[in-house]
Amino acid sequence: MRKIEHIGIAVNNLEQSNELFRKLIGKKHFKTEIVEGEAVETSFFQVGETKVELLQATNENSAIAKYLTKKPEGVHHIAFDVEDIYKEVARLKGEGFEILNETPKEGADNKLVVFLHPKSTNGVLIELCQEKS
Ligand SMILES: CC[C@@H](C(=O)O)C(=O)SCCNC(=O)CCNC(=O)[C@H](O)C(C)(C)COP(=O)(O)OP(=O)(O)OC[C@H]1O[C@@H](n2cnc3c(N)ncnc32)[C@H](O)[C@@H]1OP(=O)(O)O
Ligand SMILES: [Co+2]
Repeated sequence: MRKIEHIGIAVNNLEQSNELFRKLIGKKHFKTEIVEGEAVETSFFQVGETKVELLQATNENSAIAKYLTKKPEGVHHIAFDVEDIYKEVARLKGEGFEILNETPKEGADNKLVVFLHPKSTNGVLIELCQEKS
């Protein structure tokens, strides 16, 4: 793993949170994107070499919607940048981590992504991200 690619934050209202994080970080988000497969609308703020990803559910089947029925808004996952996602999944599987999707799926911001179950990672949902070529 090379760096923290982003920190994902579950929010109820993307517009309001965009404004809040604009004031906090001191600059505007650089993009918004809907990821249909995850039923989320995201926005990204660049902070040095990493990013803050705000996530609002687009329907009630979204993992974000389900999460927010049980927990308050806040940090939802940590995403690591990896060079070769297939190799990293094989390595982590060998180490005994529970992989939620062994086949990488389409993420936001031109990435392939894989998730690890929080039950196998001290209660923190982990995302692996590889830049698509
Ligand atoms: C924008 C695209 C992409 C990107 O490019 O960056 C994204 O970031 S998408 C982000 C949203 N998508 C996902 O989170 C996909 C992966 N998540 C899942 O598959 C599920 O959410 C889950 C982690 C498997 C949980 O689903 P489920 O088992 O159906 O939900 P429960 O509510 O029953 O939870 C079971 C258990 O897990 C705990 N939990 C759930 N979410 C989290 C979390 N984010 N962090 C820590 N713990 C989490 C939940 O509290 C339950 O625990 P117990 O109550 O102790 O059983
Ligand atoms: Co993410």
